[in-house]
Amino acid sequence: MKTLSVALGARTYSIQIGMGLLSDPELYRSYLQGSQVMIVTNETVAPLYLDRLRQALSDYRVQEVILPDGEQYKTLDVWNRIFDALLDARFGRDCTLIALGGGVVGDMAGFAAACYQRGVAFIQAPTTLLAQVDSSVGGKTGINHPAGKNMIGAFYQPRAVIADTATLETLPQRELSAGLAEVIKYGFIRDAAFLDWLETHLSEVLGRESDALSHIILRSCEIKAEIVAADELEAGQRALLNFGHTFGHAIETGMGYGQWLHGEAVAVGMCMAADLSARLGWLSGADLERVRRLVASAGLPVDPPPEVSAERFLELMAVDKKVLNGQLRLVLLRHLGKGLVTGDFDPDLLSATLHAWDR
Ligand SMILES: NC(=O)c1ccc[n+]([C@@H]2O[C@H](COP(=O)([O-])OP(=O)(O)OC[C@H]3O[C@@H](n4cnc5c(N)ncnc54)[C@H](O)[C@@H]3O)[C@@H](O)[C@H]2O)c1
Ligand SMILES: O=C(O)C(=O)C[C@@H](O)[C@H](O)[C@H](O)COP(=O)(O)O
Ligand SMILES: [Zn+2]
Repeated sequence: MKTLSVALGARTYSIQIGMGLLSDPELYRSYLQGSQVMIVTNETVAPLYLDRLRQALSDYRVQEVILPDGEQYKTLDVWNRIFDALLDARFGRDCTLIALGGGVVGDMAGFAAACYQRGVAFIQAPTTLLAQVDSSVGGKTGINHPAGKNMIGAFYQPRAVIADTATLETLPQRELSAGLAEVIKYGFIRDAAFLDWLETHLSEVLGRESDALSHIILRSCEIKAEIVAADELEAGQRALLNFGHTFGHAIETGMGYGQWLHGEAVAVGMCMAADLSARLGWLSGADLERVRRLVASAGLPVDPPPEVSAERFLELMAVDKKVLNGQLRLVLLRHLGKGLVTGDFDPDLLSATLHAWDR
């Protein structure tokens, strides 16, 4: 087992990464508050892993709420079912919520934990690659609105992240690739050596070799933990973690949630942001090609869907959370391995990027 820490003063918490952690009763004891535990999961993950977690928690009064599966259910109505379950069970302020699943379950459960009786304890037990490398860490929680991704939410940190890498064995290949988009993101914004490593070892990762998977989970969590510790509420550098997301969120919303996976939309978003970085003279043609090659080799799309026009992109991007004083800000690449957040670019260049794909 590997342990990392997200350093946030009194709210510092650990990320535990290893095979079989879900079934280890000792692991939960130090993080659980009171005797009441509500497991939030979904209809796909429950038959695979709910019993395992329930057994590890046999000393506690455990209830579960099983949500429908999919990004299209990350809504206010479905989120409310978590409160119905908590109130039906008469759970009090001393209960703990455990999110068992991918990023959708984690974001919704975390937001419910932030709001139930004004805040109860919360543990992340991520079961997708994307959740283990990104969404379970850092305390962004929330739900979607038809007008925009993650528009309603809160920053609310978990007490612990328990990432059982054995759960990745049942993950569909398309979901593994989606998780890789966020892994590659860390290389682009922060760590050129990690990019080199990914290019060399991608086949081991795609083949789910355990050393390769452990390495990418660990390195991704190290980078995310460092950024979150420095800027928990995204006043500055945390926005780098949004690389590819302004374009990507526009694709998810524009196509209707659930059509494109989050990681797929981010993958294309990173290619579009790289395209604009090249137009600004920051990336060479060869760099741009390298970005597209790595993304494609990870089994991810590199081109936006023709259904979302350039004009629609602009409309959707205008509600991005990084907009400041009405001005769009984007995460771009100064070079490979160094991201920057800027609103200082010629709008015609953005328009050129959006029109570069023939549709
Ligand atoms: N809070 C954050 O910082 C943050 C970061 C990145 C993404 N997100 C959010 O996370 C969501 C995407 O997360 P995701 O990619 O995990 O998607 P997801 O939660 O929809 O999970 C992907 C699919 O895998 C299934 N699944 C989960 N674990 C499994 C397992 N072990 N075996 C088999 N199937 C399994 C799920 O039921 C689902 O069908 C988006 O809503 C995105 O906005 C949040
Ligand atoms: O943790 C962060 O900060 C991120 O931006 C991580 C992203 O991968 C994630 O998709 C996040 O939910 C996007 O945040 P948002 O604030 O743009 O909704
Ligand atoms: Zn993301």
